[in-house]
Amino acid sequence: MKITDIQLGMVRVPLKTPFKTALRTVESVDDIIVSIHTDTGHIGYGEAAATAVITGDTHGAIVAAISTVIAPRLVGREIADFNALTRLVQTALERNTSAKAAVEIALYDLFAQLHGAPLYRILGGGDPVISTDITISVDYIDKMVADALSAVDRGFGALKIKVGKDLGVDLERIRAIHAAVDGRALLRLDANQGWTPKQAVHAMRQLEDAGIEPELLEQPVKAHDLAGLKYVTDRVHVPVMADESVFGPVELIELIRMRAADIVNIKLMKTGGLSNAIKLADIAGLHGVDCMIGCMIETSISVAAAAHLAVAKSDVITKVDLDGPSLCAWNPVDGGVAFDDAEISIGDAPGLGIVSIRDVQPIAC
Ligand SMILES: C[C@H](N)C(=O)N[C@@H](CCC(=O)O)C(=O)O
Ligand SMILES: [Mg+2]
Repeated sequence: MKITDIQLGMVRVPLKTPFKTALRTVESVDDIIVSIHTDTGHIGYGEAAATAVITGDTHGAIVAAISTVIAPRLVGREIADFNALTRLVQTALERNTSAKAAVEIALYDLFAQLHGAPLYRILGGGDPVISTDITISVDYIDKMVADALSAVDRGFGALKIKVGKDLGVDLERIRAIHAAVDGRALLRLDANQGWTPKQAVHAMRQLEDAGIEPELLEQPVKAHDLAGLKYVTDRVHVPVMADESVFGPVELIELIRMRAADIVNIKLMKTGGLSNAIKLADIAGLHGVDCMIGCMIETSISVAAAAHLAVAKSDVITKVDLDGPSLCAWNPVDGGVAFDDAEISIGDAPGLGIVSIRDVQPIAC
């Protein structure tokens, strides 16, 4: 199975409701789709999200990185020579993690197709059904409470509540949702870097005093402030999770050395794809650090790859935040992983199981 061509396109899917965090508001998924074509007729699919405020990646940069730097290294090569291919992707250029992720996802799709098995089995196997949380965007309190109640009614057992704006209002948001769901869901808090270390400690103590025990607090402080993250971790009972602070193995090793957080959020758009994500899970597992698998605003193409990884690494990846497809108004994929609200289930089709993707606008390279 030899790579003959790499094509790019753009998929646009509106979200059911605007996605709002301390960093940004977004109303649709606008992602770059990669399709890798082979001489056997097999096609591997990948997706890159341009989350400039987190990864620094833009649509233009993703297209340029893939078409001018990564693709020329891959065309003509054998999928069977897999480790060499992922090395070529990772060493092609610095950073550009979303572009690397999209290409690696498509390569893993093809490698699993070559072996006639779903990707999670190639990665080691596992129980192909997992549960995800869902994001409650930061908004007016009444809207957040209504969104939280609707999510619980749809069967979500964990809510990822976005905060990180005005601290006083954030506390009111959490108290109101806690009271409304009345123990029917775990509460995960994600401040997306919006608080100072002292504000984060103050907030968690206020919640403790009110008898509210969130399952975790994600990225309370600035991405590069590992000392600040450690300050919070050392002072609160709630487990602290690093998200924007950890992209790849180098940051994770430093985080573990400093004991700056209790949990780490692995996302393919930060790691540059599956090969580094596997390394992160293995390093974390070795040190007894649990992981969440997360996503950006992505459809069921790249989130499918994350789900396959979560299944294969379920000993270390104990928390799942793969709600991207549930946030979308419709699913552009035929075949693939089934995202049914909280339940994610993977079938027996080889690779990612994607048959086709609808409404992809070709990008001329
Ligand atoms: C979508 C997912 N639940 C999530 O919250 N992901 C990110 C933010 C992604 C984005 O801004 O596109 C996170 O901070 O965990
Ligand atoms: Mg986060």
